[in-house]
Amino acid sequence: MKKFIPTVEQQAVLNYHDHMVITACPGSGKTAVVAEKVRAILPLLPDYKGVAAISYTKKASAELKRRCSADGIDTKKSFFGTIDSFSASEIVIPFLGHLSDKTPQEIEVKFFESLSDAGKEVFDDVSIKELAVDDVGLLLDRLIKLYLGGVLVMETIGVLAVYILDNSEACRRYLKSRYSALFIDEYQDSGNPQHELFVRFKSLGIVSVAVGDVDQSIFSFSHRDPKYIKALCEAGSGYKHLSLTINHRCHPSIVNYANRLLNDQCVLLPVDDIRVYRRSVTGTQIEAVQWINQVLPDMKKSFGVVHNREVGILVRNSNTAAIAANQLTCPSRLFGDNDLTRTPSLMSNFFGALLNFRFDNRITVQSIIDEFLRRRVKRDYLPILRKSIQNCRKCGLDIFSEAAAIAAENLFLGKPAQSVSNNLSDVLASADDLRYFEPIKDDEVQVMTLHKSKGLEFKIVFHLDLYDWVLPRRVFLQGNFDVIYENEQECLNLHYVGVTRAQEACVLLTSTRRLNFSNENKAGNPSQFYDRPGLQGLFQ
Ligand SMILES: Nc1ncnc2c1ncn2[C@@H]1O[C@H](COP(=O)(O)OP(=O)(O)OP(=O)(O)O)[C@@H](O)[C@H]1O
Repeated sequence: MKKFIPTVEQQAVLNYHDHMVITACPGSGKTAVVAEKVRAILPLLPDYKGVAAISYTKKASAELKRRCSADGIDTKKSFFGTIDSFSASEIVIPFLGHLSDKTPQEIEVKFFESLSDAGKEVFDDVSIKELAVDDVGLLLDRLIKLYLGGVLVMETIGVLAVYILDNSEACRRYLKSRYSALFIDEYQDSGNPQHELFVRFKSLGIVSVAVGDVDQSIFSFSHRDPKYIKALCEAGSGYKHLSLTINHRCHPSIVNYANRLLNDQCVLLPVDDIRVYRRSVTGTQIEAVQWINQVLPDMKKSFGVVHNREVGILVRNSNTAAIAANQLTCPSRLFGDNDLTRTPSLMSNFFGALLNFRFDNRITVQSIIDEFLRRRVKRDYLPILRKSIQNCRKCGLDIFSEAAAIAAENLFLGKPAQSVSNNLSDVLASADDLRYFEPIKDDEVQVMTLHKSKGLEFKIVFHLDLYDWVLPRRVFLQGNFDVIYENEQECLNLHYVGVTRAQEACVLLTSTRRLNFSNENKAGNPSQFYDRPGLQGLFQ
């Protein structure tokens, strides 16, 4: 990592200590700046107080926490995690009982999809994926009934958190006494409940900082919307708007190409060489990946890349990801999904964290406790808890399930649901699934979807799937031959995210044919994004 010496605009963010919204282009050092801000705040706080730092993924939060904790900064009283885990563990689980005068012994956080038929019927008259804060009034009695039966539905956590904040003085007092500041990253991918929660923190007097980039909004399919960050940026919103506009990550020729994707008139940076390449291979994605096998050693040499893990193969579709993982002749790591990640819940996340812990000696027992323990325990209980977590590293893999269940009972005071235990057993039975939880090895090329690549960086990026129909995705209408895109802007953002993951070189790779989801061999015409104005001369 390059040494962090703040630029003028980064320093302006560091110098401002009140509510703000930071719009930050790719590679502009927002993670670095947020970490510096947190590190400046924490030593000034009394020992019972911290900050809440919300990231979009667990991986991003682990990275932010690592940076904030460097040089002995104490982050114990701070929260690092996703908005769902914050809302569940800091607001809904501790305070929903206040609205019903009762608290169940055990709580399991479940996704709607994993509810029984009777559980699903509870939501018959609402769209569970699009719940807004105003829907809670209608649902409250039903949600409390489910809660008293030990179930919290993941999709309702955001709206419940806002409702509780509005209706529980105890919750407001707790948050005010516990947190001095709230940071939310990737704000362009906020949904309605997260935005409503964020604006309420300001009225609690908790310094609120939103960070994001409209041009990197790529999750509208899960009802996220850049309109919320745009609203914060408007004059009179009550949030100071500061910008980070310098991309420190990518070679200037990559910055030029990426910026021209969004604005064909933008001023270009001076460059000595062009590091964006367009290549087309005869054949399908299979031949395209075989071509990568051929060129990779020379490219690594040319761009001073020592380890394969500094190379990313980014794809739009999971079938291309599977082809890449199969065809690469060097070791690789496919960041796909498995039974634990496909049905996330507090317990699945905990089991995933125990597997990470097992395979990565750098992860400490304390970090697991910090992440998952959200209740007070007596001091003499801690050694028992620690030992049960430690055992998940020491035990044989054949008895990992039992060890994990004991750790879960010690931590949550409740047995894991059978469905989550079954998912863990399925993962343990598959060598490929298990590898997902091991730390990446130096010799492994990383293969993932463009969506999963957000926030990451690689020395060399191979960007695949740049085909007509695929990126931008087109809608097929029987008998209609017009070109209709599903969501052209968001597809463009996805392409922009992919290109801006590259530090030294970005290869845009197509082939004359393409295999679709059903493995049918189709024409592989290049993406319409190749024809955007302003790109001539910016690639070779
Ligand atoms: N002031 C700076 N001087 C030198 N390098 C910097 C500076 N700020 C950031 N960087 C480097 O730029 C790269 C991108 O920084 P960082 O990961 O914090 O960006 P980001 O804004 O979070 O990116 P993205 O939104 O694309 O995920 C990192 O390698 C970081 O070390």
